[in-house]
Amino acid sequence: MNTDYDMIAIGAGSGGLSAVERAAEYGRKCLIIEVKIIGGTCVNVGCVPKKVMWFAANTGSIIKNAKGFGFEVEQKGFSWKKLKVGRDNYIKSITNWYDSYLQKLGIDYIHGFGQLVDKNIVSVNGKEYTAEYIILSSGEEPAVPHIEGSEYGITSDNFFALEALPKKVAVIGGGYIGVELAGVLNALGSEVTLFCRADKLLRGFDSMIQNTLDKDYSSHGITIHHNTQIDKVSKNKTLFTNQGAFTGFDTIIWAVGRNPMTQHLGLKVAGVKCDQKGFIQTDKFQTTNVDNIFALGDVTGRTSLTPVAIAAGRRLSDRLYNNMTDRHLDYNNIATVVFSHPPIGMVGLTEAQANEKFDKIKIYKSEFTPMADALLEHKTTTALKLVCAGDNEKVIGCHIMGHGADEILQGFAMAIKMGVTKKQFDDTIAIHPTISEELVTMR
Ligand SMILES: Cc1cc2nc3c(=O)[nH]c(=O)nc-3n(C[C@H](O)[C@H](O)[C@H](O)COP(=O)(O)OP(=O)(O)OC[C@H]3O[C@@H](n4cnc5c(N)ncnc54)[C@H](O)[C@@H]3O)c2cc1C
Ligand SMILES: NC(=O)c1ccc[n+]([C@@H]2O[C@H](COP(=O)([O-])OP(=O)(O)OC[C@H]3O[C@@H](n4cnc5c(N)ncnc54)[C@H](O)[C@@H]3O)[C@@H](O)[C@H]2O)c1
Repeated sequence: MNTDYDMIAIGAGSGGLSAVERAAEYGRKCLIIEVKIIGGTCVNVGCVPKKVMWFAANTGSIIKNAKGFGFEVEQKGFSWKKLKVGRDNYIKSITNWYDSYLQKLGIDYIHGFGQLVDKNIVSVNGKEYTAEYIILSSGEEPAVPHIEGSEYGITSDNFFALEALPKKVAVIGGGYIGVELAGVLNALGSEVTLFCRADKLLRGFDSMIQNTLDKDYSSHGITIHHNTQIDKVSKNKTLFTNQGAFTGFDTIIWAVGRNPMTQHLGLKVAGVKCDQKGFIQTDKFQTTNVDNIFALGDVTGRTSLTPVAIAAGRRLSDRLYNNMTDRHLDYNNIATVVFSHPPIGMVGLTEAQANEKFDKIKIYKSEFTPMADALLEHKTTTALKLVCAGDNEKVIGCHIMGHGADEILQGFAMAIKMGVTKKQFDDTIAIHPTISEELVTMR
C-alpha cells in the first residue's frame, strides 16, 4: 500500500511518542500530531511538575524538622512564584528537547487536532495524511462532576497554573491525584481538607496502606471527610454535601478521575469501537477492532501510568517492525507509587484480592516509626506488607508506605515479576539500617 507515512500517532504524550520513536529507529517514516503541548500529560501537567512540587514539599518538611537534629533553622519565607518559574522552565527544557529529538529521528510533527477520516487517513489542520498504521494515543483529561457550581473548582491541570499558594483548599477525590495534591499543599503551608466519597482513601490499595495513610495525613494536619458526596458548590466556594455545608475555601480542586479524549477523534467513521465511557478497546497487542489501528496508554482505560504507555508503544513498534511477533505488554504485576508524604508503593495483589484468588495465603507485615523520624516532633509511620501464596509462599503482593518507598519498590517489583518466594527474601542479607531491610527480615 502506498501511503504518506508508515505510522501516524494522534497524541504526542508518553505512549504516542514512544511508538513513533521506536518505529523511526527501525527506519520507518512517521508523523505525530499533538493538539496541546508535546510531551502530553506526564511532562506538562502530570508526573513531572507533580514530582517537582513533591520535592519542594519534602524540602519544606526537612526545614520544619531540622530542629529535631539540632539545627536552628528558620523558614524565612517561601516563594511559590519562584518554584513555579523554575518548574515551568524545567518543563520547557524537556519539551524543547523533544522538538529537536523528533527532528533528529526524522519524525514529522504537526501541531493540531488529529481526526480519523478513514481507517488509513488522518486529517489535521484541514489536510489529510495517509498511513499504513495509525496509533490512537490521545490520553485522558480531568473529569469535573456534573453538579451545580462545579465551575467554581479547578482541576489538576489548573493546579499547575496557580500563581499563588492557596490558603484554604478543598481537594475532592481520594484517588492518586487527590492524595498527592493534598499532601503537597499541606506540606507547603495550605490548610487542606480532603473530601472522599468512599470510607477509605486510595480505592484498590491494601487496607493497611489505606488506614496508615488516613492516620498519617490526619496527624499531619489534613482534615479528611469520608463518605462525603458533594451535591452543589456556590459562588463563594461553599461545598454543600450529604454531611452538611463546608465553607471558607479560596480554592477547590476536583480530583475525581479522568475521562478518555476520544470525542471528535473520528472513531465512528473509521469503525473503531470504544466502551460506554469512551475508552478504546484493544487486544493484548494493542490492536483495536480495526486491524491497522492501535490504541495505547490512558485512552485504553487500563493502567494509567506513564511507563505503561511507554512500554506499550515500544513493544508495538518492536512487533510491527522488528519481527517480534509475540511482543506485547503484560499488564500483571505493574508496580505503582503514590507520591504522598511519605510515599506509598505497591505491586501485585492486595491481601483482599489474594484472599479471593488463592486458598492458602500468608501475610507478613510490620509497622514502626522509622529511625529518620525518631528525633522529630512530627513522626510518620512506616508500614510494610508481603502477601504470599501457596506452600512455597510465592510473593504475590508487596505494599510499602514510608520514606523512600518510591525508590525501594522497583527492585522488589522485579523480584516479584520473576516469581520470588518468601524463602528467597529470607535468604537475602539485609542492608542495615534501612527501611527496606524489614522486607527481607519479616517473620
Ligand atoms: C496530576 C497527574 C500526575 C501523574 N503522575 C504520574 C506519576 O507520578 N507516574 C506515572 O507513571 N503516571 C502519572 N500520571 C499518569 C500519566 O501522566 C499518564 O498515564 C501518561 O501521561 C499517559 O500517557 P498517554 O500517552 O497515554 O497520554 P497523554 O500523556 O495524556 O498524551 C495524550 C496527548 O494526546 C493529545 N491529544 C488528545 N487528543 C488529540 C487529538 N485529537 N489530536 C492531537 N492530539 C491529541 C493530548 O493533548 C495529549 O498531549 C499522572 C497524571 C496526572 C494527571
Ligand atoms: N503517582 C502516580 O503514578 C499517579 C499520580 C496521579 C495520577 N495517576 C494516574 O492517573 C489516574 C487518574 O488519577 P485520579 O486521581 O484522577 O483518579 P483515581 O481514579 O485514582 O481517583 C479518583 C477518585 O475520585 C473519586 N470520585 C469520583 N467521582 C467523585 C465525585 N463526584 N465526588 C467525589 N469523589 C469522586 C473516586 O471514587 C476515586 O477515589 C490514576 O488512576 C493513575 O493511574 C498516577
